[in-house]
Amino acid sequence: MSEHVIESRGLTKQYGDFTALADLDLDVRRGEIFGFLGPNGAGKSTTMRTLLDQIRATSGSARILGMDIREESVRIRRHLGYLPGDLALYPKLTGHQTLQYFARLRGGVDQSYVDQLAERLEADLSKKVGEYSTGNRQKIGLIQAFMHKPDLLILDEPNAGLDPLVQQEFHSMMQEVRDDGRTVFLSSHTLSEVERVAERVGIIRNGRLVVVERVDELKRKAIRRIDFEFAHDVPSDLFLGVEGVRSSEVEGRIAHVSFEGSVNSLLQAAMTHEVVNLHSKESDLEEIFLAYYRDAQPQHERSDEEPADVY
Ligand SMILES: Nc1ncnc2c1ncn2[C@@H]1O[C@H](COP(=O)(O)OP(=O)(O)OP(=O)(O)O)[C@@H](O)[C@H]1O
Repeated sequence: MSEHVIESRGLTKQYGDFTALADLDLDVRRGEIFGFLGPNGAGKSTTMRTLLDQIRATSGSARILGMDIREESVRIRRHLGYLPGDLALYPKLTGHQTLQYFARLRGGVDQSYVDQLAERLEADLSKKVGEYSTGNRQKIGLIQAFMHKPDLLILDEPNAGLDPLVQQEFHSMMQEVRDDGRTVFLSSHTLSEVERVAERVGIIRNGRLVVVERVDELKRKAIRRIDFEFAHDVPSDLFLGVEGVRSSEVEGRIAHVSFEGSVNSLLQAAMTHEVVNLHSKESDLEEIFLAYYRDAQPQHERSDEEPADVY
């Protein structure tokens, strides 16, 4: 069986002259949690719906669990849990009835697992769905996606409307899926929602995948900041040309330095003077992520030393 659960090549969706998804080459591996990130309108839902053959790709191809998305979409669906971004439910059914309906569609599911999911997400199943809050609707959507223990979960903005405690529980649910050797492909427009659970993320912008990277690698490459306090005034060009330093501001005894990569060269430069104190600021992943939104070029125009992870 292929190591890849989702494999797309040149997948493209056009609406008239508008390209919502351009030439997507994406591989999602079996047993990983993959975060698909991008700002509103970037093409995340279009990608998911195209993969599910709810909308037809204009060109390109894709396989899910080794099956062609067009030829074998019905068979694929049996192995799939999907939370759409705009989940449509019957307003007059209660949460219970709604889940029973989904269970029947799937030819029966383990009811004790459904009860357990509902309890963990603190879902109120007694009221009519039409009276639900956004969060409670989302919980029903999540339970129906997880209930049959599918091989692949495709979740479009699953965190929407969930409070932080419920989000935590939902993250554990995804981790359990992964530990089970199953796969999660989830979208989000904020990195903070997925960085704790996803091993890898892909960032999409204007319909183009601009980077696929391990989350820890993104963190390693992140620009960090160190503030130094020296015993005496130091030269303003102290950090100029030092490996990894992106920028530095020196004023008398105080220096603020932004750098990426290893801290070694930076410390060696600093230690040529007496350091009284230093303060290191954690990498702000959200900042890198926003920089990708703003500046990212399609990956083939970027240079990267680890092509294996990059498309
Ligand atoms: N039926 C359609 N006809 C024309 N354009 C469409 C259609 N559906 C989507 N689009 C456009 O395609 C682009 C991608 O939309 P998509 O819904 O995939 O974005 P998204 O990344 O999921 O964003 P969001 O987070 O806002 O849901 C948007 O510019 C959207 O306006």
